This record gives sequence, C-alpha cells and structure tokens, in this order.
Amino acid sequence: MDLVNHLEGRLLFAVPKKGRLLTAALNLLEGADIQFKRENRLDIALVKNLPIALVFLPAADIPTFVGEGRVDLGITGLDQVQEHDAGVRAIARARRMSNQWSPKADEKPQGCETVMELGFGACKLQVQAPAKGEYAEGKDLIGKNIGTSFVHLAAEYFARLELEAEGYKSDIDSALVAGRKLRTKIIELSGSVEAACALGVADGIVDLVESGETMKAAGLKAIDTVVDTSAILIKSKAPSNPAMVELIAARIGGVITAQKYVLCQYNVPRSQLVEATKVTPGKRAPTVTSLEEEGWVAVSAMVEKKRIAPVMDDLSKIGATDILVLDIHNSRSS
Ligand SMILES: Nc1ncnc2c1ncn2[C@@H]1O[C@H](COP(=O)(O)OP(=O)(O)OP(=O)(O)O)[C@@H](O)[C@H]1O
Ligand SMILES: O=P(O)(O)OC[C@H]1O[C@H](OP(=O)(O)OP(=O)(O)O)[C@H](O)[C@@H]1O
Repeated sequence: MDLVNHLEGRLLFAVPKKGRLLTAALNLLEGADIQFKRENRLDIALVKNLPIALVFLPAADIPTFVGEGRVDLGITGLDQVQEHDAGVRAIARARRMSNQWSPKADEKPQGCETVMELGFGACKLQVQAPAKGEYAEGKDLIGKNIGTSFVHLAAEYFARLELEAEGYKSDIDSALVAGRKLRTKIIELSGSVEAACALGVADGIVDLVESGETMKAAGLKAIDTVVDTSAILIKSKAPSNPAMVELIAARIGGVITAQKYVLCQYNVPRSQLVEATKVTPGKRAPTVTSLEEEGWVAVSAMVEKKRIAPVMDDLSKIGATDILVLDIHNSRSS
C-alpha cells in the first residue's frame, strides 16, 4: 500500500524511530490503545482504530517537524526541543543581522508546545571535562574546544559565560546569546562525544549523562548542567485536528497517571479517619465507605507508587488493617 497517499485526514504523530526513548514511547502508545502495525523498514504506520498516522523519526528531528506544523504531535526529549529552539533563535539572529528578516502575515505559527512530561528518559545535558584536568567550572572552558551534538545549546551556554566574563549580569536575555560570535570553539560531533577529550579533539564536552557510567569510563567529570531533561509530549501550535490532539493527550495522561500511582485500600476505625486521610489524601480526596462493623470505615485512595511502602507503615501505625495495594491499569481524571 502507498501509505503516503493514505495520510489525508489523519493526525500525524511523530515517535522516536530508535534509541533510548523508543521502547517507553511504544509502551505508552499501547497503553493508550493506539493500534498499528509497522511494516519492515517503513517509517509511517497507519493507526487501525483512530484517524492517526505514526511517523517514526530520529528524536532530534521531531521538534523540527512539529515546530513547523508538518506533524501535529510528537514524543521526544526536552533536550531536543531546547536544542531546536536554540537553533531557531540563532537563525533568527543571523537573519536580523543581515536584514533578511521579514515576517509574513499568513505564516503558520511556528514552534512546539509542551503538552505533558511523560515520566521516562530522564537524564542531564552536562558540561564535562577530564576528571584529572585543570577545568573545574564552565568558565574555565571559555576560549577552548568543546565537542557536542548539542551545538546550539552549547553555543548559548558559552555565550552566556563569555558575556558574564565581560561584566554582564547573570540573567542575560536569550536574544543576546543566540547566534553570538564566540571565543569558545563549538565542534559538532554526532556520537561517541565522550571520546573527544581523550583523543585530543576537545578540551571539554557537552553531552547527556544518565547513570554517569559513560562519563566515568571516559575519565570525565561533570562541571555544570545545561538542561535537566526527560521525555515530553509536544504539539504544534496549529494542529490539524485539535480535538484528536486532546483525545490522545487525555489517553496518554491516563496511562502515565496509572503508571505513577497505585490504589491503596484499607479498613480503619472511624476515630482514626482524620489521621488516615493525612496519610492517604488521594489525588483529590479518599473514597470513604461505611463498613457493616460499627465504628469502622473502608478507605480507598490513589498513592504514588514510590511512596507506598512508608504509607503502608504509617497506616499500620495508626491502626489500619487489611491494607491492600492494587495496580491501576489505566485512568482518566477528566
Ligand atoms: N542515557 C541517555 N543517553 C542519551 N539520551 C538519553 C539517555 N537517556 C535518555 N535519553 C533521551 O533520549 C533522547 C534520544 O537519544 P538517543 O541517543 O537514544 O537518540 P538516537 O536517535 O539514537 O540518537 P543518536 O543516533 O545520536 O544516538 C535524548 O535526546 C534524551 O532525551
Ligand atoms: O550516563 P550514561 O548512563 O552512561 O549514559 C550516557 C551516554 O549515553 C548516550 O550515548 P548513547 O549510548 O546513546 O550513544 P552515542 O554516544 O552514540 O550517542 C550519551 O551520549 C552518553 O554517551
């Protein structure tokens, strides 16, 4: 089937085609009941049960497609969105400087809007330098060679430091740093950035760190954080079908809530209900029902998964019994 000719009327949804975000993104789609079959080597898949087409793209390119309004929704890292935005600022500045900038009245609004954080893909974009070297802070690397795949964010980071070194205050306008001519040399690398210092290509790097293992193995230390990032759902500023965007966002939001919370049910003496409610306030409020036994109530409340063990300890302490913890398969709050 010629998929490209079957896209008419479908909302386009960009998903990372490989890498760190792929598996978690596919799990989210499954939880949201977005059913599709991806043919071998094809980067477009029609969704069977909704008027949507999935477009599999590199995480780094998704902000461009969404930001230009070519694709309505996307899953990517905040780092990638910020890198894209920094690139747009640099181009805008270059155009302004060369007097080529003329806004068109009929132009579609550009840029991505964050719909929600997705709760996976957490890592940090950090400035790193040799662990045994002389560089201890970002400003020590001014005028040096910096290897990175995040050239625009790295350039803005060093532009800020260079301006600060020249006496500017620390809350410098982003329009001033974007596309600024630098003393620091930003060297674009597309992967294995951590090798750049050991091989003499760079004095420092700007790269992602999750566990810190790669950085440690390469003899590097983190000296500053540029972006604290995780995966986000983004939408274009002028989506083709806003109602479908809302529907998908609500479904994905429900899956994320379900992944984050468990349902805690227990019995407690009514005299302890105020204390119990403090321990399990629920998302809005706990559900309280009377028990056949005089003076007792049954309580049910959503609790963050990561807090459930101490919550159970506290409930036991105040006299709760029959404490059950149930997984939530899916949820919807509005
Ligand atoms: N340990 C990690 N290292 C890199 N990225 C991570 C990590 N953990 C989460 N991410 C997120 O995953 C996104 C995609 O990175 P990843 O390296 O997997 O992409 P990719 O498309 O395979 O790119 P490349 O081919 O350049 O490696 C990053 O922008 C970041 O938001
Ligand atoms: O802190 P860690 O858990 O060790 O993860 C960080 C590493 O992971 C990423 O690289 P990736 O493995 O995606 O390969 P790449 O170097 O080719 O981008 C990133 O660029 C770091 O090198």
